[in-house]
Amino acid sequence: MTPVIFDLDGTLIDSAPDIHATANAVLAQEGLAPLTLTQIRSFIGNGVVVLMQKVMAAQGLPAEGAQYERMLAEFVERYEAAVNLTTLYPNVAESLAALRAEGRAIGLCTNKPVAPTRSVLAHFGLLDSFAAIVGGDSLPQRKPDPAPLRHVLAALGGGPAVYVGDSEVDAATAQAAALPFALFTEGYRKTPVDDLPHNESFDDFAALPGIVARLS
Ligand SMILES: O=C(O)COP(=O)(O)O
Ligand SMILES: [Mg+2]
Repeated sequence: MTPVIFDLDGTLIDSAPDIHATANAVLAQEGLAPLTLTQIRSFIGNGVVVLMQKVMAAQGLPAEGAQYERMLAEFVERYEAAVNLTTLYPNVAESLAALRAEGRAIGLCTNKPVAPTRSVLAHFGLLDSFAAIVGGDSLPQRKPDPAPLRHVLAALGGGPAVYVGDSEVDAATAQAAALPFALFTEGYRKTPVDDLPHNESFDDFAALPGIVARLS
């Protein structure tokens, strides 16, 4: 059976509220103004370093030097266990269970660092569902470089696979790795669905097993 590889933030989980709260706690500690959830959501997708660079830019501050380094380290430390405001999108657990019941291997390819990735999956009882996990700090390359996706695929045994994600970064990664791409439309993308390269799109995970069957 063809394996399925998932993105995490904005795809399986709505993590923006915890990322927002953590970023604002770091900003408050520095005596800086909070950012809105909409702003922070738009900063998610390229990993924690790019997120903090965008936070600094929104404050008119340089994304280098002692304050930036301190804020990045503080964010990483505080976010590692931040799961309380995060939710699974509807039907995610059921959809993963259905795909596994078909005998499909399931992998995860996220730009989120591995430590908070494992924490949040464990929080939702899903850590054991994934046969391979690559995070934003697992390899020298990050999505949209195809290397992380290829790495997960190789760990799942190679061959064809379906990639499922929510963003511009995921669409570009799937193209670069030449894998079919299923776009979840309710995540953090900034581009209209029609302008993002994808093979199928869906707004409810109940539809995913059927989509995977068509793309496999
Ligand atoms: O942490 C991020 O910026 C993005 O994470 P994702 O790759 O799971 O969407
Ligand atoms: Mg995402």
